[in-house]
Amino acid sequence: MIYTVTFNPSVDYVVRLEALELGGLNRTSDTAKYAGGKGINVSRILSALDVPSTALGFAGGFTGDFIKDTLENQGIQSDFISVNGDTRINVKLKTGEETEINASGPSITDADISRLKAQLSNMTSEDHVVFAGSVPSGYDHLYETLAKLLHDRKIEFTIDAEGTKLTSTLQYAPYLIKPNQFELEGITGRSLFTTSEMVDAARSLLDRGAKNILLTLGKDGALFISHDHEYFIPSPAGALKNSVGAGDSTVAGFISRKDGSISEQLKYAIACGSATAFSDDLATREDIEALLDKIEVQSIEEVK
Ligand SMILES: Nc1ncnc2c1ncn2[C@@H]1O[C@H](COP(=O)(O)OP(=O)(O)OP(=O)(O)O)[C@@H](O)[C@H]1O
Ligand SMILES: O=P(O)(O)OC[C@@]1(O)O[C@H](CO)[C@@H](O)[C@@H]1O
Repeated sequence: MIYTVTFNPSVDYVVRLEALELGGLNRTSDTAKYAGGKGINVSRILSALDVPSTALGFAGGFTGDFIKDTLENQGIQSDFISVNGDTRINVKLKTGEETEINASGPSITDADISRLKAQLSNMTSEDHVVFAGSVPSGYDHLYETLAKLLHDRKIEFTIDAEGTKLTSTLQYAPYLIKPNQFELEGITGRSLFTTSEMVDAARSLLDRGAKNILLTLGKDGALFISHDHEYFIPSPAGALKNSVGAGDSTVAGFISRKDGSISEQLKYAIACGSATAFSDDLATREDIEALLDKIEVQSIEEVK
């Protein structure tokens, strides 16, 4: 079973309006609410591809209930730990450009974490865990602690997180990490201008323990680096409608074909990411399948 862990889920409140007038009364042209948070988005794309997963994490209050009910209605299994505060509401303003306001989310306690650890301890080496997103304040070390727990039990994990939350887990050999260029520059402490510089920076994370690195580059596609393969996968052309969840969709696509060839994994990764970028919400199966044939996995030598 694939488990996704979202420490800090969100109700994503998408607000569309012609233009935002700061300091004035603005009226929307359209609004929508989605069960969000990075791990939950991964579960939603997996479900679109008929790959079962169970969504784990912390949820509380009326917003937490919304997330649980929405996932249940979409046929996605979940087993959230109930916390005291309300799960956050993240505002996604669409005014021609995208502006995001992400809340910090409710506090969690050591008891909540013990319950999550108990869930992870029941998993086996047949399982795969996807950790994604921000961590409630005061628990920055959580990814490292849980990565160690999984590594000790020989359970593979993927992690999509920023800065030291990500780098502290490299020693436990994550199956997949998916930084974007900005995040990779933050980790390596230098600006990356050329493909060679990006490849070298990604290789340094392989040396630190990561098994597979998918460096996503938005409309430009992605670079894939592992000990055995190095590829560039351009994004298909299309009109950007929504970048919220594009990265999560990329992770889901890669994991969804975990038993397939690397080329198939990469095609699904980019098809899922780009299909979400071209949709109002996360991509559907039809959106994803329509892009698969347009994606070409290229040798990095061709683009250096
Ligand atoms: N404008 C675009 N056109 C085509 N594909 C896109 C576009 N933007 C994103 N994508 C697809 O989504 C993937 C992930 O995008 P990106 O590199 O922006 O990830 P990210 O920074 O993690 O995104 P986010 O945090 O917004 O989810 C890209 O590799 C690409 O396949
Ligand atoms: O605040 P975090 O946890 O970093 O990101 C949360 C979030 O922006 O990520 C998802 C898109 O990737 C959204 O569904 C959600 O609102």
